[in-house]
Amino acid sequence: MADESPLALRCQAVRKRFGSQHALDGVSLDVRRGEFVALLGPNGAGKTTLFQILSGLFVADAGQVTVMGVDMQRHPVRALARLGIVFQQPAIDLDLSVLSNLHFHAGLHGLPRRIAAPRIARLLDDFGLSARAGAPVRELSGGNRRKVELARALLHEPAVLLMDEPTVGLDPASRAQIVADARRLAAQSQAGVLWATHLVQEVEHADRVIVLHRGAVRFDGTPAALRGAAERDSLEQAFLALTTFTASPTPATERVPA
Ligand SMILES: Nc1ncnc2c1ncn2[C@@H]1O[C@H](COP(=O)(O)OP(=O)(O)OP(=O)(O)O)[C@@H](O)[C@H]1O
Repeated sequence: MADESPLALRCQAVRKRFGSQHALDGVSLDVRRGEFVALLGPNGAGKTTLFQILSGLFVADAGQVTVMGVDMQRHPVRALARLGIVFQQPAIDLDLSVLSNLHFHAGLHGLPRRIAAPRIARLLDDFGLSARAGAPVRELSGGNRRKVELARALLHEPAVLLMDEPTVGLDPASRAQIVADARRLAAQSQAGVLWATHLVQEVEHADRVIVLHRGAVRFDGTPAALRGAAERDSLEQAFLALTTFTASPTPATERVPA
């Protein structure tokens, strides 16, 4: 991944607390266009809170989020227009057909039908779902439902794709398929992807891994650099080494160039 690709998403010194609990304690990260970045953190690390701030659902107590240089807090409509989001909880109408769900979403983004229809046809083809276009989403497998959500998130050709643990509840083969599809389609459209997960096997082929633990970035670099930094042979061991200690509440972030 070229370091010169335009910056798609920038998150600087973002803080968020719930009462006395620091959910995010000064998180900074960048995602470039065409880059597939895994945000890896154990339960409670702050991934969902960060995604809620990145997608404009929560306002941070401090810090700044920009999408293609547009400030999320000052210009939310413009910033959100460049974002595609797949939430952790499925958010799709089960009784509508695949096609109707996608056309409904295109309408929300103000896409005229003459532009939306060929894009939808192409995305359904890309995901191998053309034959199911008329089927109610309820009849689809969990993996295919997630593909519809991913297609929906890509419809308005976002610069950034946020995916919050999108493989929760899927079997290993469907999980691997969704990771591969998201990677391929994001590369095709040059969207920067931020993929939150707590599953180490999903980050193996990421361009970069950001390890979040207790609301702070503990590591930002390639999967190989993560193994090296933690002096462990496997990513799983490296992740555990970075996230199971209980020392200082704000250890220094390890930044390793890609
Ligand atoms: N609305 C809330 N009120 C109070 N505390 C919250 C709230 N949302 C999150 N937290 C706390 O903030 C911390 C970060 O939670 P968050 O859900 O962002 O983590 P996560 O990495 O997404 O975890 P998981 O993988 O379990 O979804 C946790 O300690 C959580 O209990």
